[in-house]
Amino acid sequence: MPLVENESRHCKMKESNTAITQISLMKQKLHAAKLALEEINTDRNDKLKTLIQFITHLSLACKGQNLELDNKLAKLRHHMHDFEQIDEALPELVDIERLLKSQYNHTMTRLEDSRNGLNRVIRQIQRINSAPDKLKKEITYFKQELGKPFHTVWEYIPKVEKLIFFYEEILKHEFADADNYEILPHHVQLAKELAAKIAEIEFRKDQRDQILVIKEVLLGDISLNNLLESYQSILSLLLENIAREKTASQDFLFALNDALTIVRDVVNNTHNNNQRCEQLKGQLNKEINLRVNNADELVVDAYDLSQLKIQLTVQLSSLRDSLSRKEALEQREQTILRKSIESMRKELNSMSQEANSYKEKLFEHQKLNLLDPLTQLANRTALEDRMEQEYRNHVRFKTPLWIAITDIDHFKNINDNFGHSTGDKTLQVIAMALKNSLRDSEFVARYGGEEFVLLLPDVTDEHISQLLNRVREKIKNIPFKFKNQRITVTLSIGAAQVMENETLEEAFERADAALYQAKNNGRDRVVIDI
Ligand SMILES: Nc1nc2c(ncn2[C@@H]2O[C@H](COP(=O)(O)OP(=O)(O)OP(=O)(O)O)[C@@H](O)[C@H]2O)c(=O)[nH]1
Repeated sequence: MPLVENESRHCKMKESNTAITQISLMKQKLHAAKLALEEINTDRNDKLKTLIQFITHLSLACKGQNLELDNKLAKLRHHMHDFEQIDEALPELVDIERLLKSQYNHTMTRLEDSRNGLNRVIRQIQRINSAPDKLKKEITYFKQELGKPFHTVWEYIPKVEKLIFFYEEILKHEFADADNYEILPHHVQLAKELAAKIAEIEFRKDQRDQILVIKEVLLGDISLNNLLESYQSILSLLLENIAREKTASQDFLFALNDALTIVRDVVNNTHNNNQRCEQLKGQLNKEINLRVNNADELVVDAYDLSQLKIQLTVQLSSLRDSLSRKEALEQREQTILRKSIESMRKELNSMSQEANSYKEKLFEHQKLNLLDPLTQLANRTALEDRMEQEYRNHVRFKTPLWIAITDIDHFKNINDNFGHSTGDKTLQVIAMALKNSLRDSEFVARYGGEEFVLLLPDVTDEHISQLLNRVREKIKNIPFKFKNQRITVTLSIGAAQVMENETLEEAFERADAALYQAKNNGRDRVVIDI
């Protein structure tokens, strides 16, 4: 074989070997690339799966908030299953992003609204005064926290839970204290008024201790239950008294009725007896007349004296008989009459005793109705009667008439510092002193609380100031001692004289205005409206 040919063959072989090596290298590279591609695909599929899972969870978490967002997320989930369609999902992703943004804004607005709502509720809860103090503090703290805005729904939910807790606590407290309602200032006022009212009512001796207890309860730390119970007890006592009064008057009327029935029966019997007696007496009278006539005739027609004697004896004996029967009848009649009168007298006596005791009772009642039970001075009703009477005298006899109204100064301080019962005793002492400082023709009444009214007839203009200042000084000089403390109690007095053609009410108003002036000018003084 020629050398050139051989060389060429050798060359070709070398080329072919190189080519084979290159092909094999390429094959290896291709295989490696294929493996790498497969790895990338697996990795991508894994990530896509995770992404789809994420989107699935995200769409579930957002579900129900916004329908459009729900649909879009569902569509996206569907598209994501197919890698080839992922590009198609891009516009949807943009859309979803827009929706998510607007949903965020919407959520924030809603959260703000809800926060305002919670604030409104908490303000209402704060108005519940009966909540325990500890809870009230917690509520105040919670309200401060509500001042900060929410960033997520998760901040909102615990707040709602807390609010529900507050409600639960308040309800628990309310129900636990169902029997112990809160006492308000007007309840305390009502209790005081009730205590003052029962002081004006006269109760029976056996009821007084109970009334004292009720009064103390009413003037102490009252609860609503105590107040209601006191009302109920007072009402029962009053009803009991009314029922008693009713029974007493009924008993009296029944007794009166019985007595009248007996008297009527006696009168009827006496009348019937009288009629019968009258008849009998009439018969006897006739008989007697007949006997006398017979005797007359016998005397006229008599021839034989001895015969006449016999016959006259007979006539006289029957005449005597008739007369004694008549006498017996009259005696019987008189006995019956005496008996009737006696039994009638007894009945009338017992009836008059009954009436007297009833009259006394009535009088007592009348007296009680006109007396102030605490001070034993005349009360307002008695004052009105007396005012009318004095006014009539004043108009008729043209005598001067003064009305003075006096009020104890700062009396509330005595009650507040030394207790209500000390206040009561002070009123009693002052009432007595007022009464003792007046003449019999003058009159003082307790007008109400710590106010007294004086009616002063026949006092001249020159003397009125002297008289009233004497009364004022007298009270001022009473050596009151409370809790070992010397206390001076003073009076303010306003007075007015009833003028010509003036009504009592007008004069009263002027006296009241004068009292007001005395108070305003510093108290412990007399002001006379001239
Ligand atoms: N203890 C007692 N206090 C009474 C009675 N009636 C009224 N009071 C009290 O009298 C007080 C009257 O008080 P105020 O009207 O404020 O007058 P004040 O304290 O006297 O003061 P001035 O009249 O302005 O000087 C009140 O505290 C009443 O509760 C009563 O029968 N007994």
